[in-house]
Amino acid sequence: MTMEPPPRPSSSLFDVYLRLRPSNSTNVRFLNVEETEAANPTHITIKPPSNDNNNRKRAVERFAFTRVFEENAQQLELFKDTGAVQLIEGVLGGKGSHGRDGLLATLGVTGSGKSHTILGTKSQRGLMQLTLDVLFQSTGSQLVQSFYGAPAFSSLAAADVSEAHMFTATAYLDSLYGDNQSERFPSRAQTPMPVSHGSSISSSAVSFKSPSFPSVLFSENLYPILKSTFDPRPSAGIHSIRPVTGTLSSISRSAANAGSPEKKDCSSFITNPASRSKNIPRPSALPQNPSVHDIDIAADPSAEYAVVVSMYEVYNDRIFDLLAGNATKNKHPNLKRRALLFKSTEQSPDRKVVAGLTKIICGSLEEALMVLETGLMERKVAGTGSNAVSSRSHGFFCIEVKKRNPQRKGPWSSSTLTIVDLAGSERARNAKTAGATLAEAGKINESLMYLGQCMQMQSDNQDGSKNIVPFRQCKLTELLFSNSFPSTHTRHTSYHQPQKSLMIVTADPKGDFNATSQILRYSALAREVTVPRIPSTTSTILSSTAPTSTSHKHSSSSTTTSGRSTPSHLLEELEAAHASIAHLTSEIEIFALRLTEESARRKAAEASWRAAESHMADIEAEIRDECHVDMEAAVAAERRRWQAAWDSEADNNEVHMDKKIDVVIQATRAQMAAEKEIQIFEDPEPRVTERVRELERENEVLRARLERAEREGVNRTASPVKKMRVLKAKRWEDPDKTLGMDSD
Ligand SMILES: Nc1ncnc2c1ncn2[C@@H]1O[C@H](COP(=O)(O)OP(=O)(O)OP(=O)(O)O)[C@@H](O)[C@H]1O
Repeated sequence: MTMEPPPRPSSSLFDVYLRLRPSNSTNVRFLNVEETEAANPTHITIKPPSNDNNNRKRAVERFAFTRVFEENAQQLELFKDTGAVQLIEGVLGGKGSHGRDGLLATLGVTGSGKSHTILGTKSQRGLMQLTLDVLFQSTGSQLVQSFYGAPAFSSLAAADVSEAHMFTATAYLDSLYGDNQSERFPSRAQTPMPVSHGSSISSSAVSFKSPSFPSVLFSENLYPILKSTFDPRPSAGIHSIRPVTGTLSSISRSAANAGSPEKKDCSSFITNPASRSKNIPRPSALPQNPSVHDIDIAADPSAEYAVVVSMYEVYNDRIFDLLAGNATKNKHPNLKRRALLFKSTEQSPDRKVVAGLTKIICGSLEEALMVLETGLMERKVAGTGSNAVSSRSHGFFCIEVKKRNPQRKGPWSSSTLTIVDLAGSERARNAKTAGATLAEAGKINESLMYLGQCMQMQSDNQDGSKNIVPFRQCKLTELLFSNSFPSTHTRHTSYHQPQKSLMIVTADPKGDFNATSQILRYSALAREVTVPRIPSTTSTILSSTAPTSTSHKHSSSSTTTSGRSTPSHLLEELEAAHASIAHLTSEIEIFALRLTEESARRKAAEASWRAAESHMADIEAEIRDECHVDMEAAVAAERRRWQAAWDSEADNNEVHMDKKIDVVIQATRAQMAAEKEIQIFEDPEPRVTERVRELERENEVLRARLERAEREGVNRTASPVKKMRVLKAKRWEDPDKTLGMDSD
């Protein structure tokens, strides 16, 4: 054999394994494992199916992997022989040394067995469960406790640099399932926690205290569930937390799966859809095989460990927490999932972290498995035409191993084992996708294409090239590669280079040739191409048009399948042309998907525009009606006001008029009275007349007297004429006086 699996340079980020699945398909097998004298196969060849006209002229391709696992390979074999055990060992860290981050990922076409490998089946555990088992088995008695208010809780929460919402598994599981599953776990002393830990936690955490419910920090999302599940009866205690069965169970994928006849069991254990409407399965109901009792990893005997589990998914290029308790969706249908950021935080300026995740401190394998099941139920899965039980998101399962000296109780060091179940790539024309699912497929294929580019570039760099790996193109590659290429200003004291990652590529030897060959091309450690004889005109065209800049990892060969010798430069150009065509085809597919997606979006936008317009018209009519009603009310009110003013004016006028009339009456009366008085004053006229008569009579008397006196005077010699003049003068000078005198 001319091509050997390359030695593993320390700069390479991945060991790449290929796992073949037993195929159900009736298609012709296009992938064959090369026989080898070595213990394990490392090479495969793929040959385009002869019935595929498009591939009639395609070369036979040969790929090298770290190791190829054939169809009969069992989960445990994979676990032991892929280096997963060494990866766990590295995460735990040796005596007195820090652990180092590790990554284990599965990559493959949809339906090729990625989830099967990571999560297992009803009867066989997957790499995830085996990893957890080994981890808990190895740390055993050195693990911190995880009951309500465990003593290490506050220091662990304080040591977290990712603004996480941290819970102990007992508090978390009881709050979600409320069926006292915590009773199943060692009921260690139920010491209530001191309440002072709040300061060290994210400000969005809420401290929930009750005499019967030990103080625990709850995230904003979980708080409502916890609150609703907590029975406030004084005697209730933690065992009276009401069951919220079905809340979590209905999380789920049900919405995303609508319309799909058969849904994916993203959890290997939840195979009966009906069981999803109940609580997650008890750990005892989960598969126990294969056993890992013979795997012995030496943990640091001088350390105390804590295992913290978190889970998230990358869906449509956004990160969503899988443990945030969105199970409450049914109760709160408007509760939208909030995307999280992958960023550097205040406490973690050197490296990026997914900020704001829910993290669960697990004290036992059972707890960890239940937490895992909870997250898996949340994972968004939708059926597609290609695989009715397909993962439509990239699932990230993170196991943080915290370590510290138990005597000194110093700071916790942390290393994370991340297990990634990547969503399956698929050919757009194969996937009978539509609408949102089509958009998902576009995003998945796009992110996988970027992943392929990054892997290829990284692999090329091992040959001495200095390509910059373009990992910032999408969230998936950012998450996978950011911390593998620490920035130059990273402080070495706080940064530990991650371990070499494990990539398990899964493939169906009778599956989709094009999709599989594309994945193999960018994931294999080495590749070579042998081309069939092609007509000279075509070769001329190809040699004149093939780009020469495309870089590929392969060793050159001048052997064709027909056995003829072909000039090696032509072979290289042909190979470059093939690679370029494959690359362009995948890009065209992505663009076609994007176009369809954009067209669907445009249609949706137009529909929503029309809906908005008609809604606006409705609103306008409503507003008009309201305005009309308001206006009428205002006019009526104004009319009433005006009428009231008018009435009051009229009243005032009346009053005024009455007053005037009164005045007139009074004046008239007064006048009349005055006139009366004048009359009274004039009344005496008869009396005056009478008086005058009296006076005349008196006058007559007096005159008579006078005459008498005169007569008497004459008799006594006095002039009578003179006396008459004196009397007359008196009478006309002062008649009143005269009268008064007289009246007196
Ligand atoms: N090695 C295997 N042995 C037996 N059955 C397998 C194997 N690999 C996969 N299968 C079966 O094939 C089906 C599809 O596998 P799986 O769901 O793991 O695919 P996948 O790659 O995760 O797909 P997707 O990306 O769409 O989620 C499942 O029923 C699974 O049990």
